[in-house]
Amino acid sequence: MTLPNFPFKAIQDRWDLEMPRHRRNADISVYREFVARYDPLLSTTEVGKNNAKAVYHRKVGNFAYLEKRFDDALWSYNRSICFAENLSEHLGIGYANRSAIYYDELGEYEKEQLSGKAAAKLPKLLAREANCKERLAGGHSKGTVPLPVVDINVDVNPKIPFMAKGIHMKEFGDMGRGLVAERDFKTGDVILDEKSDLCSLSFVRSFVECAHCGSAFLNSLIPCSLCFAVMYCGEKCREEDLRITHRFECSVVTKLLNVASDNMMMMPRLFFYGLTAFNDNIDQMMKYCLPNAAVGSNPLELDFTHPNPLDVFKVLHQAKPNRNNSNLEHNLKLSATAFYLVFMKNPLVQSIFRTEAQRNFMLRCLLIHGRATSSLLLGRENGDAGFLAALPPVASLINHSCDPNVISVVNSGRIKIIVLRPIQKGDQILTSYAPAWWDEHDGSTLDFDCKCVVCDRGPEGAKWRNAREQKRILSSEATREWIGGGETQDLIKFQRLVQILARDGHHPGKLFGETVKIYYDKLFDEVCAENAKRNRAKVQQIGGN
Ligand SMILES: C[S@@+](CC[C@H](N)C(=O)[O-])C[C@H]1O[C@@H](n2cnc3c(N)ncnc32)[C@H](O)[C@@H]1O
Repeated sequence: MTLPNFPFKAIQDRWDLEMPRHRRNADISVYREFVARYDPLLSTTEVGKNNAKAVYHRKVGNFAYLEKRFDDALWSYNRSICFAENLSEHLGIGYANRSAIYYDELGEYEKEQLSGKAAAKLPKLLAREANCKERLAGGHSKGTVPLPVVDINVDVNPKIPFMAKGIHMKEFGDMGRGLVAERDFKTGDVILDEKSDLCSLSFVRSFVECAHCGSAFLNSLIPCSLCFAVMYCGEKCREEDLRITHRFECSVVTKLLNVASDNMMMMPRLFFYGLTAFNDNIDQMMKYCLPNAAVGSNPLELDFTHPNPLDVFKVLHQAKPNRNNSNLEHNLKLSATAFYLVFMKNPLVQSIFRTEAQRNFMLRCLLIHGRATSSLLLGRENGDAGFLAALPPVASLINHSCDPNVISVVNSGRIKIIVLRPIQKGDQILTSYAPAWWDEHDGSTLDFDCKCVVCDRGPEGAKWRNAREQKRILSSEATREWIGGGETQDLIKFQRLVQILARDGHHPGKLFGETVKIYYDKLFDEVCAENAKRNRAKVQQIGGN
């Protein structure tokens, strides 16, 4: 289902064929000259709304529907809705087919209402909408009230209302900036619940989540009215995204899909987020950005009770990634150049970046933002399911450890941080970006050299491994019996178990690892369920009145 990134891949291959290895150290202007020679590869003709394509995707959806593959059917109906020309009957039919799945098959009455409202009020849909209201009134909703069990449950910082009081930022040598606890926290404490201003989706996920806020809407989305590639959870997100970043993307979206490899789209998204925050005043943006790039910043100094996009942009722009990965740097230079050349085909971008100095600035700033976003973004690749990346200024300060003391759940554009094992005053708050030690992980999936205690080859690491060997090992049967076979639905029970195990010295032993694995999965499901209810409530607000 992914759109292949052939042109970008072809440019990467040509670089490898034509350029000697040491040219990877060249300035980005050399990259610009090189990639510009292959400009025809970047100049794919834009694909617009097209009813024939809408019909094709609807048929694919109908086929999946008959086979009861409802998620696949919804995905294809959404592609059909995106391709359908404005005000055409195909738009209405796409919504009608989608709403049938919600009403007849999934019992998602709030979501049917939004589809019904967005459709061209076909008589069939009017009747279905009335039935939905009746079903909702009769108590058939799947739920719109988030579960309180994973809500923030400690005192909050008055200036950062989504973060616990008693957390500060500190420099941690090789790891760079990180968060440190200034008080004790216990297992199950929810210490951060941050919504990201900036999200970026892979093409596959564009028909599942809102391109602006990242909400997972189980496909209850409305399309961009101009292009075929993005959808939104409602009019507000559609307008905001167009105002902030999508106005730069919309007319070159086909070309962008051809060059946006992995989660690189966050690079231009941050750049244009900044340009909008500077009211498109390129001279002011240049004056600020050039001397302040990667000088270091502390997002905890911002007042998030009145968040200001310009301040948010500045702390992200100033972030100082501390990585030394030459392969990544090479790909960032190629990506920044390809993005630059594609965006320069957009008349709006041309009208803002008129002089050579301004265009040069854009190219270099894209690279700066590529370095920052590739280090800071949360929510990594998820195989065939694509990915949603978020850039929350506070949560992205949390460093990695293969022996984490918190769990991060990134879902629906929100990041929750929940304490996994007791944290004491002075401890660094550490999450795991990759599978942790209990998954027999060797750190190889990380794109930096991990400096955590598990990966440490010196005395600290040896002490940690020794402690692990010393723990009492229980047979799997005994473990399963102890934790109730892993079938219990009680999240609180797992929190208590994990806390007791850590307190009684079972961490980092096998029993602790096995319990934590189940706790982690359970917690993840609970947070997703909570977000689904929140999203359903939002749909009800938009579509049900
Ligand atoms: C999400 S950011 C965390 C904040 C970052 N330390 C900063 O100063 O902006 C992730 C980056 O932090 C660094 N980092 C995080 N955990 C690390 C670890 N265990 N060992 C080495 N570097 C780490 C890496 O450079 C990584 O790309």
